[in-house]
Amino acid sequence: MAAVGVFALQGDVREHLAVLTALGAEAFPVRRPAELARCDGLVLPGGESTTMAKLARAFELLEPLRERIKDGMPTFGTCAGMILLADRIVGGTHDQETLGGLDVTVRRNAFGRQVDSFEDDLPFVGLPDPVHAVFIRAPWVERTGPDVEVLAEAQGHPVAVRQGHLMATSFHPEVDGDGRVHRCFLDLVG
Ligand SMILES: NC(=O)CC[C@H](N)C(=O)O
Repeated sequence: MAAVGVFALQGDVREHLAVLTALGAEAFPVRRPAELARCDGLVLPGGESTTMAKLARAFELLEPLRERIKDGMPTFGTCAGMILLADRIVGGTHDQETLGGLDVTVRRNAFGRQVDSFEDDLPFVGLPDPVHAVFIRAPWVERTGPDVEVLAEAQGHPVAVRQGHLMATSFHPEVDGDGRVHRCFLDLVG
């Protein structure tokens, strides 16, 4: 059984734990380096990305997370988690720290105020039927490096991507009860 941690210093941790557990993973919250060390894979949930980065630093998780991601630990970032995985951020504060690893530029709060939150059914590479995607003050991917595969788009912008062992979505696949996107991630964990 794959041991899959959910970064749990901030964000919608419980929803991810529930989906992962329903899919048969051993899912647990990660707040300390010892818990991170047990992970075969990790989910970075939605929340507030600047707060998450600051807490990760305060709890001495920032460098260990960077190391594990660089060493190839399968990692799935949703919404704020996508921002944390991005190598470059626009639309944030200029000194915002990320974990990095994913060769993309991500724009924070990209869909603008009027449509801070919306839902859409999106075709998703590798899945036969569209995914119901819930966007909450969501980022989009503005630029992708050569090794990044776009898995889904909304309003003409990439909102789900994969690069080797890393996967990220702008939307929240943990809130609509459909486990297929998490299943794609668990396939990366193996
Ligand atoms: N639902 C979310 O995770 C929102 C992300 C948030 N807007 C940020 O920039 O961190």
